[in-house]
Amino acid sequence: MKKNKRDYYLSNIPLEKALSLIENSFKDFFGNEEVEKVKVIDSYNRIVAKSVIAKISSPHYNSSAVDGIAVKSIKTITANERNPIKLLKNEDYIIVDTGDSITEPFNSVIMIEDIVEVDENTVEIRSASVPWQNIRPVGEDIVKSEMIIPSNHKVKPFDIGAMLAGGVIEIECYKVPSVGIIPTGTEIIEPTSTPKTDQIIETNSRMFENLVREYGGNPKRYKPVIDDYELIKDAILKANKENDIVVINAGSSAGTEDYTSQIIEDLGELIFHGVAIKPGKPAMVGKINNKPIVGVPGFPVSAYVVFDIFVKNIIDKMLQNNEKRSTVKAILSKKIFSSLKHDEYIRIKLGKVDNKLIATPLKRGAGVTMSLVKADGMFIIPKSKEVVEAGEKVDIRLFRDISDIENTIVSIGSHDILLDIVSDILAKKNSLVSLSSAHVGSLGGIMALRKGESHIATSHLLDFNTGIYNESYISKFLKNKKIYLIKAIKREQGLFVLKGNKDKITCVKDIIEKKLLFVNRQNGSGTRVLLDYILKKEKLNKNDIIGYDREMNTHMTVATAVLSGSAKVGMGIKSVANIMNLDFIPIASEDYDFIVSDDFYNSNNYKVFWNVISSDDFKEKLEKLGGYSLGEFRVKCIEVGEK
Ligand SMILES: Nc1nc2c(c(=O)[nH]1)N[C@H]1C(S)=C(S)[C@@H](COP(=O)(O)OP(=O)(O)OC[C@H]3O[C@@H](n4cnc5c(N)ncnc54)[C@H](O)[C@@H]3O)O[C@H]1N2
Ligand code: MOO
Repeated sequence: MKKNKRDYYLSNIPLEKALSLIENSFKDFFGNEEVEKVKVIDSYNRIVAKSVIAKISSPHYNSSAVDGIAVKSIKTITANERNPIKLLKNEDYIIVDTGDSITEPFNSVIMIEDIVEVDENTVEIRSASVPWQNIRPVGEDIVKSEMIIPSNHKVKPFDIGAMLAGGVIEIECYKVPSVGIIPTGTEIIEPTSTPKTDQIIETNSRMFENLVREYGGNPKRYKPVIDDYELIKDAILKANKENDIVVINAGSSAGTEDYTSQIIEDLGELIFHGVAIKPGKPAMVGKINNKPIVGVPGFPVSAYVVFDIFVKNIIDKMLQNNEKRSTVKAILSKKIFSSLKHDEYIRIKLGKVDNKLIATPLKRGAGVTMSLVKADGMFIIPKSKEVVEAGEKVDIRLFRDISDIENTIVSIGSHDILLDIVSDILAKKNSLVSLSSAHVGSLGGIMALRKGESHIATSHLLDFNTGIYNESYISKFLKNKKIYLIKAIKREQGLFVLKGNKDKITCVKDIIEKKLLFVNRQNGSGTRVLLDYILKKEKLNKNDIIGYDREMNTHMTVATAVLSGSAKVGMGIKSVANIMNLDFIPIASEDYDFIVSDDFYNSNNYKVFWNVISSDDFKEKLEKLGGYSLGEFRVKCIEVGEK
């Protein structure tokens, strides 16, 4: 077995250079696309290699466009209201239905509604019928020898109808490129609900299969191969023989078991390894038996980015597909730093607030698949830019329809699973309106509302002095704004511990006294404010809590830290403890409020939102979760002047 010499020397070539290397290295390959005959009825989404010419006209005979009578126009010329004309059946007219042929001596058709039946064989008309009235002439739709669709066109459903009407049964299309997909990695297992430590569920190849279909190719997935030089080499050779393109997943970087680049060099030519993009830096492309092989990094987001650039590029070239993806301009909601070393692909959520399209960046990790699931689109910070300022316009490539985005209610603030319930009820009602929620803590939510980036801020910020929730924060941070505060939901806050509460915790003081490892929430979150309030009230010192400085961003991540044993205790809401099967020690009941901008309050989408939160369905679902009490809804208008 061949031992891998570690590949520390990845290049960092610009993306344009990588694409031009592909273009130049595969000149013969791209120049010789195979063409095959395809039945028109099976041609949906295929790319036609040669323009399609009509063999017959449509309609191919002169036909009536209406139900009525075919007449000789000349006989009707003098008819008007004061001078009705009688016509005799079979002599002056015949009865026709829509689509019937019209032949000499008849040359005009009158609609059935416009004639008066005198008797079985006579009708009366009160207006003239001009020649060719209500007749579809031969070729009205398609003229024989006319081009129905041009070369390199992707066949749409109505194209199929037109080609068939034009007498075309078979067309020439580019052969569908077949793409062999090989997942690799000793840690990789087929999907299961119970992976062991050090086992990774194989997900990338399933994403690739469907991306290939989307690009117009034909995927062929191979079983995962463990990290073994000979086994991977054999798998590559087999896939190379059976397909036009091979994609090999993982093993692209500098690990002891990253063999891909070495194998490509040994079997053919490595065109490049290492591109200045993030995520996706260790991307590689090679040539084996004059066919392309693409090495795609293992992390799912890197995998998507690399696949969507290089595999799509190769398939597009093979299919002569020049379709451009639509982009839209949006305003970036927060400053982002990037590096001059690479182009960075930023996943974003979009929302239309005050008639402006606002883009909020999602998590940037190469392993965060959810950043793709949640994304409405993506934009690129070019290599030449180190920072993109808040407020700058960026070009977003859309993942969703813009009309969906325009009907999205943007909620930014404190996290609660009740937001998922609102979202689900909206979706189940088949409403055009949807809810997108970003979890940045209560204060972050108020700040987003202040900057006009959201419609709703969800917040539970306690005022130490008054004991009143949210209002003093609104006065302080939402100056010169008119907002609406919607109060109704009370939540139980408390401590999360493993089932059984082995350490017998009853209050916050116990965390200090029993020296238990704690996990905190981030600054600006309502839960953090509540904890600090309790510490102050009970004259406890935050520095005595081990883990006070370790911060998580949501109740869920706090619960996960306790469940996984990385902390003994954390603070959060009861509903999350219930869902995560943790014990819960109640500490306080708090107000979880919606703060709503004036514009949104007066919109139709607000009415839809209100109908959901005040519905029995919502109430029942909250009761089922536990830890909530829903009182009377109170809406308070607050207008904060300059202080
Ligand atoms: N010393 C260095 N380490 C790393 C570098 C580097 O330049 N020097 N690059 C990092 C970057 S950037 C990336 S991206 C990754 C690329 O990793 P590999 O392509 O070598 O892939 P693995 O290490 O085998 O796996 C990474 C990660 O992805 C998971 N994975 C793999 N296959 C699948 C699959 N089919 N479905 C789902 N998930 C998969 C795998 O289990 C790992 O967690 O390397 C960095 N390291
Ligand atoms: O290139 Mo890696 O994909 O940045 O994480």
